[in-house]
Amino acid sequence: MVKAVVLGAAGGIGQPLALLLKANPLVTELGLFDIVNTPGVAADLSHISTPAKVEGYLPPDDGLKKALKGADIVVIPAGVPRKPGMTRDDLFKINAGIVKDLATGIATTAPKAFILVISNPVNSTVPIVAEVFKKHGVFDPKRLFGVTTLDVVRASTFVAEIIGDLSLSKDVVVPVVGGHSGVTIVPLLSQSSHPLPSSLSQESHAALVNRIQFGGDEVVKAKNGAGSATLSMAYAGAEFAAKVLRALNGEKGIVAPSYVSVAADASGSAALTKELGQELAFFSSNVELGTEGVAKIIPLGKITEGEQTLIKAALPELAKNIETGVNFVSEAYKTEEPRL
Ligand SMILES: NC(=O)C1=CN([C@@H]2O[C@H](COP(=O)(O)OP(=O)(O)OC[C@H]3O[C@@H](n4cnc5c(N)ncnc54)[C@H](O)[C@@H]3O)[C@@H](O)[C@H]2O)C=CC1
Ligand SMILES: O=C([O-])CC(=O)C(=O)O
Repeated sequence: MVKAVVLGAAGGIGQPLALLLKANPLVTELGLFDIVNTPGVAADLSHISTPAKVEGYLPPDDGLKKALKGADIVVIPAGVPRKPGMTRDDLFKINAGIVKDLATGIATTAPKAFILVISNPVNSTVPIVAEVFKKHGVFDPKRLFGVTTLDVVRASTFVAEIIGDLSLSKDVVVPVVGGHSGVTIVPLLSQSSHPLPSSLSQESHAALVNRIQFGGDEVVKAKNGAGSATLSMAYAGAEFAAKVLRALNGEKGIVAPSYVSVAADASGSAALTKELGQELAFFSSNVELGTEGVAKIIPLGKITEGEQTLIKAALPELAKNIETGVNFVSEAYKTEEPRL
């Protein structure tokens, strides 16, 4: 029996993500929470002939707690998306508070659940969840994940496009490390399961890296004020959630990149720190998943000089983003006691 919960379930990502989770046979219960429209979304999904029992909740009458009760996995796509001209960091002002409140609900109601954070800026919202959990004395770094899968999905698609065979895109695996915004997104193209054509010029290689780093902007621009990636994000979020669910179900050797606390695996983090030349509290790297969450943080492995340069550019930005998240929670708790 597995209960999955989506917080922000009526949104552009939340609805298709809830649909894909409803279609996942490993999910037996699906809790949907949002500040609007969840009863309708839940009624609609509940007619689909798959095992999950679906319930929708709104804030009145402890809706958040009811949605979270008994949760094994909680996915968070709640919050505002970008409009053209905005960076992901511009979302912090609104989304930090939303994520903090939802994290408080999880810490008090389902502290053992795996938490998958989609809300931007991921580089900062994941540290926010960690800090809230620490304040409540329930933080387990193995169970907290920033969802960076869309960067991986984009890298697979764009590499397959360059190879000239989109049918390969499902099989192309490119580790994407660092974080989830602009220069912090570092694709390790040299480790692609399908090598790039040797005829690819340096300019085209650089353009590919840039497209993976700024793929989100492409969608924001095309949507022209109507938001950011929702459908590809729902696909990516469901892919990552499916891997977490398979690992929870006992399947071994499942690996996926994710933005995690380095405290999740001491030896993996020591290796990472050595590779990066700097200690960071959170970093996205390939992670092996197990029944308890992060089983192992896998070191970066052999990378090129160009990739080293990209990582160097990512580190200061990441460090700043992490600090912003941590500071937000400590400031908030100066004026409020954790609700235990
Ligand atoms: N990690 C990633 O790769 C990606 C992250 N995102 C981020 O995901 C977030 C959501 O994006 P969209 O679904 O497009 O936005 P949206 O505006 O369509 O949906 C957000 C939903 O969150 C709900 N919400 C707001 N406050 C809430 C609260 N306190 N509790 C529960 N629900 C609440 C809203 O009512 C709305 O239904 C944004 O922050 C966006 O930047 C988007 C794409 C990719
Ligand atoms: O670009 C955005 O704001 C949404 C996002 O994170 C992405 O599409 O990667």
